[in-house]
Amino acid sequence: MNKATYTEDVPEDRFELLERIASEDKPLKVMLIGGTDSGKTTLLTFLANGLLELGFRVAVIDSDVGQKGILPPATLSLAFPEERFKSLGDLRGVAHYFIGTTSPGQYAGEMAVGVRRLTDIAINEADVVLIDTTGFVTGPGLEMKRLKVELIKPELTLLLERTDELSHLRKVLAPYTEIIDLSVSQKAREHSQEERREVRKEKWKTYFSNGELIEVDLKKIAPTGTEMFLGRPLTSEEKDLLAALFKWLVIAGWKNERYTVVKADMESFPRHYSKSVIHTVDFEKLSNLLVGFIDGDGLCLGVGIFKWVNFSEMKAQVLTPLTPEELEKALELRFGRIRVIETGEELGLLQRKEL
Ligand SMILES: Nc1ncnc2c1ncn2[C@@H]1O[C@H](COP(=O)(O)OP(=O)(O)OP(=O)(O)O)[C@@H](O)[C@H]1O
Repeated sequence: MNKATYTEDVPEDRFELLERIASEDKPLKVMLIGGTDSGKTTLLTFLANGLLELGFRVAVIDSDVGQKGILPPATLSLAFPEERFKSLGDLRGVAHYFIGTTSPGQYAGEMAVGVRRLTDIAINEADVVLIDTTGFVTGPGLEMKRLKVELIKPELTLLLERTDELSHLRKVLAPYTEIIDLSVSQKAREHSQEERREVRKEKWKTYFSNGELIEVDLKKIAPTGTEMFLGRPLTSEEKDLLAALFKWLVIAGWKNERYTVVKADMESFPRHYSKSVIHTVDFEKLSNLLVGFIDGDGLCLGVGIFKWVNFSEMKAQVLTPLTPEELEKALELRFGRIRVIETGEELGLLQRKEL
């Protein structure tokens, strides 16, 4: 299931836009920005197909991490479509950058770096690089758009606006790019949170349909994106003391800048301790957590679902569709912040600071 599909039933100015893009000097970077359901992906699909038809080499960067078309979800992906396609879901990504959540508000750095990394790859191969973005355009979303545009410097930025909700963003972006204002198509349809979740559910399910449970040796594939595993392991005296003081089942712990303790609460009562001294991770939140397999170049080979961990042996069980050959290239297992099961149900998001 994909929300946006190819259509030529688009406002007249989209045909003029296609001509304009075709006539510009190449290579050309074009970023699409607009609120949710403003028609960014539909426009991108229209432009990509039109440019392919005209004989241009096209790259598509899908950074709409909340509603990804190209698999896997919760990453940024680069694809080079070679023939006409109906929706982004038909494209196979050739490079990915791990974000680890579908709600990237706390990941402005990763989002900007990821889009830049993929753009650097794309620009060597394509005449036109089309960059789709999230519909997150207000508050921290506005800053995220600025960072992306500042770092990528797209020659053209297409701003899809219903009324004048993007006037502040337009001012903020203007120094870095030429902005083309476009109205939202009358045909654009808003989707409820429930419909969006359903689309994502199908995507997760498809991605994990060939998933297998594998054992990951965390001594060889470094766990990252978390304070867990950093510093020296706690002694049994330290664990016993923490267990007695806070009525925790202490599953694992390390001493680095502060104590990081993986625990389960044995009793429910308010506990008072300084977060700058003790950082706690709830053991139950680790199960079904999304993780990314990262290669030596910082790119994401694919994602997996963290199912179980044996801290003393440094072994984890992860469900992933990656093949043994692909897994051989993994140097890092990066922790994400969404819990999801292979049938596609999302169990919840974690705050960045929770791990
Ligand atoms: N020109 C059009 N003709 C028919 N349907 C359209 C057109 N433009 C957009 N739509 C429909 O409107 C909905 C939203 O469009 P689309 O998914 O392209 O928006 P988006 O801005 O990429 O969304 P988001 O980033 O919030 O996921 C889709 O169901 C899409 O099919």
